[in-house]
Amino acid sequence: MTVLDIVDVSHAYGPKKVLNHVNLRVGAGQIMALIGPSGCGKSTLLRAILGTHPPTSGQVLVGESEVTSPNRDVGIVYQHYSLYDFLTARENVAFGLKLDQTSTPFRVFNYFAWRQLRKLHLEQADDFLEKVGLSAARDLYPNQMSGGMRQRVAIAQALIMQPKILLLDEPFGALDEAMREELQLMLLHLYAENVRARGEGLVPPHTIVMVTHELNEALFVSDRVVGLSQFHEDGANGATVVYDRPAPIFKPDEPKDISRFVEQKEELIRCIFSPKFQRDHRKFITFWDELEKQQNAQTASSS
Ligand SMILES: Nc1ncnc2c1ncn2[C@@H]1O[C@H](COP(=O)(O)OP(=O)(O)OP(=O)(O)O)[C@@H](O)[C@H]1O
Repeated sequence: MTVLDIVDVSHAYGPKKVLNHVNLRVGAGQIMALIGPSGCGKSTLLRAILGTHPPTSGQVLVGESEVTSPNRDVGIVYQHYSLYDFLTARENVAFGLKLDQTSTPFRVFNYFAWRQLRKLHLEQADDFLEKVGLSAARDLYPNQMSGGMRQRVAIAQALIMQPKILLLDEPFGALDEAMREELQLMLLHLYAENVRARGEGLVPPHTIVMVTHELNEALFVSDRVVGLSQFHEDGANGATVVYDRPAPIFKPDEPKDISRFVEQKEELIRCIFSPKFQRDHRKFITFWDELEKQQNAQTASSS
């Protein structure tokens, strides 16, 4: 099931062309890492998906609808957390539901109904805090939490609104190595939840596109890696997709075995930075073919 369809998207800021005919389809439950040299247009692509900067040409579809402005189908978490300092973790997570489902007059004039709803929102917030491994911190205020914990609350805050797709723009960029690892583990847990849902015949709940500069992180936490680069075969300016392949899948309790992705990391670096490889870039856009092969092999082995 397709959640996001980027169809022939180009974008320019004035005369400066940044994206050049980007095509990308993302399926439900994929955790896709978006990688590319600094300034190549990754954030511009995220903004087009978010709807704050619709593309100059082409279309972005989330579900069946074209994205033309920010809407609740698309959530985003940035590098720097944006929590309310005067609310606890669970109140921060429940805040979006409060704004979405009630108004000030409702809360004043239907006090008892509001209290019931408030209780429900806080219970839902607890469920989402559990998903990001923060049950024990639900009553802490942001200034009582580490940077990694705050970022996990921000992710729970986005997830509770149940967006069709969640964008993470360098979400762990401001964190030290130990905290990054905590958050990487949290993403592996979300992916495991997708796998469980698929196994039960349900639509996997978390579809994520994450921009990161860290190639190890991209390959470790995602199931798909997309590389964007300035590609000039026909003399045009602007970035396009030069790499799109499955990433190795890790389970949360598995050690981070870097040797499993050393080769792929080198391939990715060459594709993104080397014009020689970019000339041949279609060779590395094989995600959907490889996925089909994997699925056929699984079906064959289980029958
Ligand atoms: N609002 C804007 N107006 C004009 N130029 C812009 C604007 N936003 C971005 N740019 C330019 O577009 C290009 C792509 O920027 P973008 O932020 O999308 O790249 P990026 O790949 O996310 O970069 P980084 O990895 O450094 O965050 C850059 O050259 C940038 O200077």
